[in-house]
Amino acid sequence: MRAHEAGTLHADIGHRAPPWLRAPGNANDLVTQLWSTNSKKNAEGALEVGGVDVRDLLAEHGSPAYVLDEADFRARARAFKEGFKDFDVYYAGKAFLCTTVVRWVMEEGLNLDICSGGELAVALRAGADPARLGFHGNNKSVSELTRALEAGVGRIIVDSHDEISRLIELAAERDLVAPVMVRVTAGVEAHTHEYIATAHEDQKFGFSITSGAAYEAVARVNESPELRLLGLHSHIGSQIFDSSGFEVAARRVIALHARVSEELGVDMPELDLGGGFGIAYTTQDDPADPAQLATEMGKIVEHECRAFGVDVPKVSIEPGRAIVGPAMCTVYSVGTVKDVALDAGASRTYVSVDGGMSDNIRTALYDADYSCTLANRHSDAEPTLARVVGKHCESGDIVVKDEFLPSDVKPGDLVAVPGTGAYCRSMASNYNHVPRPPVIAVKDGQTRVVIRRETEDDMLILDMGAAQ
Ligand SMILES: Cc1ncc(COP(=O)(O)O)c(C=O)c1O
Ligand SMILES: N[C@@H](CCCC[NH3+])C(=O)O
Repeated sequence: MRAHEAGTLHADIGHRAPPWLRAPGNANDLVTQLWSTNSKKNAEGALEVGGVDVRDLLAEHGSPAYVLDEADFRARARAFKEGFKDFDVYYAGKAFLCTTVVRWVMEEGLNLDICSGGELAVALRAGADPARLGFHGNNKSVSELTRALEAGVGRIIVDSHDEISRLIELAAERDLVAPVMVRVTAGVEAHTHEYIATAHEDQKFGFSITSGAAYEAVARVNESPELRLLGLHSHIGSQIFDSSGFEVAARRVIALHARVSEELGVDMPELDLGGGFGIAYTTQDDPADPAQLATEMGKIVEHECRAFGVDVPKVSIEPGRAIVGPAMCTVYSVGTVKDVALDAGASRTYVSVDGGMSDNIRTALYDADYSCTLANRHSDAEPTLARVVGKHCESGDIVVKDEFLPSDVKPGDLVAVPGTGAYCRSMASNYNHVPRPPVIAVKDGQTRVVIRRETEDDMLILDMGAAQ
């Protein structure tokens, strides 16, 4: 039974929805701030991205698919580059990386943050200038560090004494000097999910400023002739809106920068304040404009440097999500629709799509909120509170926890989820041997496959018993 008749919607299920979720006046409309700039509903009510009707896109490339709005990606990259004009901007490749994106990033004048040998391989294959790469990670292997050194990576951000020892040895063997930044922990409780906050003390990244470990690590790097000390690096976490976390971290990091100048007599030329700028997944999220962020962060750095009487270093930042997150959406096909009875006579409509936690783990992992829209047609049906779920063998396999969809949503319909550019394809898995969807770039009415769909053969090729 479809429970939600016109007029009874709120009485029946309003209490089931999160308090911020409102039944839309028209469930067909896009909530534009959640979608890439070149997304709209066309006259038939179908979603168009970059001038491409997603019905045509799926007919050609199959379902589900990630749809990447190239012009939107480039515009966001450019907004950071132009907003932070006195800074260096490193796009954080962990959010989403492929050779095409590396080329866009380089063409737009950004640098690239990588954090594994695999990401290094993608960057080099795309022809990135190694000097424009920053290499992160709390457990870089000997082979990863060797490749980075030999390729001439511009900065290696060290995260432990073991890594410093490893790097000294590798650089000495090759008669090279490794360019190093020291990852420090500013002791800030960033207002975000615990698993994506990185500046509190009790977590794996960085050397603590408070305990003195950061100063000791900097001193060690400074006195090692095999290493060239570039500066300090602080990253407080991800999906952060409250700029006070950045402010407090910047103050603490600059205080350490000044102490190093005073006590060790070294003016470190660089300072990296990391990424973490939040995006809108729902109407509750209110992201700041890059230019405004740049002004605020620039002021803090200048003010603190002046207060300590040190020269302002070259500052860099590392946005990932804020560039690629809104530029992509995922389009799924609906397979089944089921009303599940809840207590007090309410019910919830479960809409199962042909993907799920294998292409977007964020809802299961961080309890993340997403939104969605019916993407293939206009509907005059009353909106109903729906939960969009995947096809995996987990009850936690939820893509969108709560959203109003037209109550006539049915098998064969398309549902599109905005804001899936960051940490969705890059964290995708083959759980249940479900092949990962392709990434299709769209621009000016044209599609271009930037990552093709995975096939069953791709998965079976790793299975050494499969060929028998
Ligand atoms: C060191 C570092 N830099 C940059 C980023 C990018 O963060 P975001 O995608 O939130 O901008 C991360 C991820 O949190 C990170 O760990
Ligand atoms: N993967 C996280 C962000 C952390 C990224 C890197 N330190 C997310 O999806 O929100």
